[in-house]
Amino acid sequence: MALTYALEKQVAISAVLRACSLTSSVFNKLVKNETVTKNDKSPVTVADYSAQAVISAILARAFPDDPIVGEEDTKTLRGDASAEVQLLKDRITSLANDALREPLKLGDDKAWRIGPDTPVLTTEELLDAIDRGNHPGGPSGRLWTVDPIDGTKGFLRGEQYAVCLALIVDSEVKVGVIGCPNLPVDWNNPEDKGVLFVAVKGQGTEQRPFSGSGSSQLKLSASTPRRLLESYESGHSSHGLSERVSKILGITEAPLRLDSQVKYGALARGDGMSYMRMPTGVGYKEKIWDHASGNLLVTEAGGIVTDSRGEPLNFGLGRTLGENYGIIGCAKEDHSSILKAIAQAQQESAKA
Ligand SMILES: Nc1ncnc2c1ncn2[C@@H]1O[C@H](COP(=O)(O)OS(=O)(=O)O)[C@@H](OP(=O)(O)O)[C@H]1O
Ligand SMILES: [Mg+2]
Ligand SMILES: [Mg+2]
Ligand SMILES: [Mg+2]
Repeated sequence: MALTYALEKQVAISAVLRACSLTSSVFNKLVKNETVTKNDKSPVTVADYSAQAVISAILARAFPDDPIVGEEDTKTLRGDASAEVQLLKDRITSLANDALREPLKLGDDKAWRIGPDTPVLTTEELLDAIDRGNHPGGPSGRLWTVDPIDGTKGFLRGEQYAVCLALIVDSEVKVGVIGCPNLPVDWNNPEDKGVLFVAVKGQGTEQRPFSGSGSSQLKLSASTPRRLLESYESGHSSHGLSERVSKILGITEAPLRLDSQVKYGALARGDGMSYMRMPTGVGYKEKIWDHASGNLLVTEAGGIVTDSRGEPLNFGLGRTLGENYGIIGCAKEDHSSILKAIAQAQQESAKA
């Protein structure tokens, strides 16, 4: 009998919603010295750290034996005794405890003892929770992958970002949840923001507005707006190559540029025809937490996600997707024409 992953789905939804509530509340109060630059020069904020602590603490209560592959770790925080970093740690402690103890409107998390009666966690316990995300990943068994804020640059700009959590079992994504606090439910009504996307293997993909209790099943179709969905940051995906691809495919509409895995949700609900991510240089390996949830959202909505050569994404190689080169998501009917257009665009740009 196929597993339904009902408890995993419920826990993941509750963890993502608590983390979203935290990140939204932080945004308005974020001050400059609450952002740290990591060794790879990318930013991380108190919100990223606290959200990963919250998700990890919830997973530890519900599934204590499951490993976690998370984006953040506490090297920078533990290795610096300055007063500034102490303030950061204090803020992470109060934010995470507030989020864990907050009465939650959606989801029922009494079963894993999270809510107003949760004992207050110490700074050390929360830093340890963040570091439970240090697992190396791999091909067999259960593991969760978490990106507490995907699109940190979008978060800092007040634009799109996503809280992403996925369960992977034997290299296959089984549950994917993405919370998008700044995404309008409908682009025509930009004030109604906040969307949760949920997918379970074999059970489809749903969209739930933060503002209501309704949910809608998503079905990807080839007749969506003929525009590409791509990274906002030109350093993360080649805007030049996707422009060539658009020309080859006869797409006249400008691409919709959105930070984070919001793009996968947008594709699943028909805001564009293809998620397109083409490398901007050599050497960068895509991370599993940047694609696991989104991959399932799109495939369970009836679409397909592969690399730019048509190979499936491999979530069993560790913390990265290994040799996968570029990422394409779209309706199945569009897949081969998009891959051909990419190959042609690559040839053209090699000659140029
Ligand atoms: N060089 C390079 N190439 C490709 N991808 C990279 C690169 N550098 C970073 N990243 C990852 O991009 C994640 C942000 O997602 P997107 O690129 O889809 O969104 S956007 O760039 O913010 O528009 C971002 O996720 P977060 O760090 O969680 O924000 C990174 O993991
Ligand atoms: Mg990051
Ligand atoms: Mg990310
Ligand atoms: Mg992140």
